[in-house]
Amino acid sequence: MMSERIVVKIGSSSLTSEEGGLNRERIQYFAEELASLHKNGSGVMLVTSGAVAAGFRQIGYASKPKIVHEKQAAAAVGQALLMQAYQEAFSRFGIVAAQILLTRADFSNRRRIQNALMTIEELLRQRIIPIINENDTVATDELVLKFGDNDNLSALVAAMTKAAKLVIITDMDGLYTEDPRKNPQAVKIERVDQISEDIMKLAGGAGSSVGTGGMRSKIEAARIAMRGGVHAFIGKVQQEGDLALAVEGNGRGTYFDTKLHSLPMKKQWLGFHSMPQGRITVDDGAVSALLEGGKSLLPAGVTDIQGEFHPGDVVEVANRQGETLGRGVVNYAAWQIQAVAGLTTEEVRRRVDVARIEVIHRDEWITLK
Ligand SMILES: Nc1ncnc2c1ncn2[C@@H]1O[C@H](COP(=O)(O)OP(=O)(O)O)[C@@H](O)[C@H]1O
Ligand SMILES: N[C@@H](CCC(=O)OP(=O)(O)O)C(=O)O
Repeated sequence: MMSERIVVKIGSSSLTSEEGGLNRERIQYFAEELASLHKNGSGVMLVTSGAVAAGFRQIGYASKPKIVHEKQAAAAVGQALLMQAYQEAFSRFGIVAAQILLTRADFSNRRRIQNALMTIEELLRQRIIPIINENDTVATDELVLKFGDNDNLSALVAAMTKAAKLVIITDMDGLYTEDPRKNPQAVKIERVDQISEDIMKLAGGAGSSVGTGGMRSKIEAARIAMRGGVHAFIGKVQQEGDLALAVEGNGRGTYFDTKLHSLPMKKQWLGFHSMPQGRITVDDGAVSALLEGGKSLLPAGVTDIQGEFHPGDVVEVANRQGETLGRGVVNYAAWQIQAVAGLTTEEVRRRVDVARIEVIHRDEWITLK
């Protein structure tokens, strides 16, 4: 009997000290917390950081390295130590754990990610806990290709596996109005049901020298999770029973609730993994057609375009204020839209020869706002 799926992400700050090296007591504690979720029937997946932090001291670096190949060397040493520690800890509860290393590039390749998903599905069927981290040794440090932090990775795993919940464990008991390390007067936010730009602005970078993403990447992760129909929690899990409390809704942290349902893989690819080749700005009528009416985007609603794109490419769509509304597969080349923007459908037909009259068909669209 398997009930809901839960993805738990543990940050470096919860597993290691500032001086580096793994905190085995913490790993034993987390394994125990995860084991009890697992015993209660949940399909548990763990996304864990800590490879770099675990490995740098073994190599002899004085502090967490900043140079790419040093970080990668530390991760190569640390990942093995991390897995060894988890496997040992889980074996005390009779649980088998598996290692899965992923990169952003894997997510943008449909076959590779489908394979990863099928592997995870089989592991869950066998009641094995998949332990997932970024494959740091091969991930390039270019912004678009590397996750860098594991927050986004954990949200993508949760959306992909259609998990019910994503629990992001960190050293802070939730999202505050400011980084509490910088302003002790900051106030905790208990619940968020929409991630507005104002919420994004609250979040700062990493607080400790071992952490990477800080609160910002955690909120981005919560946003992806929510869009994928996954409820998210960001907070502290420290004492016996805390993880169960976090999952039940009584944890020490901030809850991000969603009304949305899980997304089919095709829409996830469009929304989370595709590389937009351009940007289309639309008028208010088109905004409500796309966001409220569930309609396609017609040339009449287009006011501006940016980028060189071709039919079949993915583009972002924005309102006049510059806010991104979503993404879609475009049926026109950039120059064709340029020629017909703002025109009625009849006029468009007279001027250009396109396979479909919609700039973006509603089946090829995902709202990201
Ligand atoms: N608005 C905020 N609310 C809470 N924490 C914040 C905020 N802005 C920045 N932070 C910082 O984010 C840190 C957690 O991120 P990070 O160090 O990357 O941890 P992890 O290793 O767990 O991913 C906290 O220690 C805190 O200092
Ligand atoms: N993949 C890297 C994760 C880097 C990192 O520090 O992430 P996080 O602690 O989640 O902000 C590692 O295992 O060291």
